[in-house]
Amino acid sequence: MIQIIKNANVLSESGEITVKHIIIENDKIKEIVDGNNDLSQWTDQTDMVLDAQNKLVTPGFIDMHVHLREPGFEHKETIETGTRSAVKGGYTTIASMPNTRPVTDNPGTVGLVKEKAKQAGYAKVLPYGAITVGELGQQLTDFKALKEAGVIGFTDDGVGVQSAQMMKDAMKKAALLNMPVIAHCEDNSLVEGAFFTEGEFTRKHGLKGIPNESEAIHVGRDILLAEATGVHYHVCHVSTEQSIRLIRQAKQLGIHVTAEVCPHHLLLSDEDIPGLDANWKMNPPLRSPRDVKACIEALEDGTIDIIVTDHAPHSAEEKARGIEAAPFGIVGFETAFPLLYTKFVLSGQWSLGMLVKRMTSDPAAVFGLEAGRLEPGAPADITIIDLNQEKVVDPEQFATKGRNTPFAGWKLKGWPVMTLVDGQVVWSEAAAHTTFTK
Ligand SMILES: NC(=O)N[C@@H](CC(=O)O)C(=O)O
Ligand SMILES: [Zn+2]
Ligand SMILES: [Zn+2]
Repeated sequence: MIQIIKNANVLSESGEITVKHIIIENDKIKEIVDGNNDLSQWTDQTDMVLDAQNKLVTPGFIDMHVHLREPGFEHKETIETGTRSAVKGGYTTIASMPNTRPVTDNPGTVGLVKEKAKQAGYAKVLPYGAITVGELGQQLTDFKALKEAGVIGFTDDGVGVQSAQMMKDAMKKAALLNMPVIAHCEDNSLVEGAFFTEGEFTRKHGLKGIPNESEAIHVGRDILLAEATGVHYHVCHVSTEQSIRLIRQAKQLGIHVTAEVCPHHLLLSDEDIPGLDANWKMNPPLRSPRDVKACIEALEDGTIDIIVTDHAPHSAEEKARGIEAAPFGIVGFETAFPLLYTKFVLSGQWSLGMLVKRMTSDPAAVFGLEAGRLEPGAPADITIIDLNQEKVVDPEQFATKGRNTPFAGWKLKGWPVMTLVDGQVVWSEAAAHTTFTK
């Protein structure tokens, strides 16, 4: 089956926009030809021609840090609703965290996640396996069995591995299997009883604060352990200037460390928190404007490699339990690109090319994935974006079950309008914006 996306605005390697026709055969990109080329050689064998005139066409976005909640927390999200939310946000490959119930610490649960994702038929799901059984920090999981079941790395996301010895053993084992260790960096002894960053906001409300060192201490410890073991060490949701300083130095020393940052840590600080509203409660917390600046600079200079959402849906009822009892986390798929495009690209601070790279080819390179590029032979995982479309963030319109976002009411440009996975249209906005012709 041949499909064509014609008149696509495609970013070149150097970040310029050029007009191309993308020829898709079955699930792969067959050819990308210049926009002034005649398509008649293709049109008689074509099943679908999609006119993407004036739309940006990118490789499908890749999100290496997401929570799909199934099995165990289906009231927050299911694999079906989570992956549908992902493709609506332009994501075609997502890596799911193991803090499900049961925890994804065994081959059976890995198999279930993969099977459900396949049945849903939206985004491709790459599961992570837990480092410790039940994410309890007591006993390592069977890394070899988890690898054979299809996990792409090991992490106890949701909680930091408190014991340095446990982390070192995990890294040794992962290195032998040539697998990465992905770390939620948090020293519990520095955090207990706090849920916002230590600073103006916590002082004003008379609350205990989460200090920056609670994150950076783990980053520093783990960099030393990564150096000692030779493992690929990836730092989750970096949020502090101290962590960034350590990562920058480690990279200069040639230690195999990579890092990710979330849109909210690039766009919001503790000064923006309107009050004791649980839609502003996430882990790591929103930090100071100084930390936000450090995160932005680190993403720009490559100290932080990639953008992830840490999509963390919770039910409205859970988030309404009061600031102390409400769980940490906010949803992310459906707002990530428009937020970053509007705030960083339209403002002139970033090139469009850099933003797209940090959401596509860079995550693919960090994790060695066959994805993230528009080129012949690549899977036809494609996102079509209307950069001019302007909409207000309305959580009631989300495909995710989660409504927990601090970005409700933000007016943004740059909304994905169609997403293809393996050559199939898995999500499309109202036909008004895109035309199918035969
Ligand atoms: N980020 C969050 O605030 N919450 C995540 C856990 C995590 O990513 O550490 C969750 O699972 O809800
Ligand atoms: Zn985490
Ligand atoms: Zn997470």
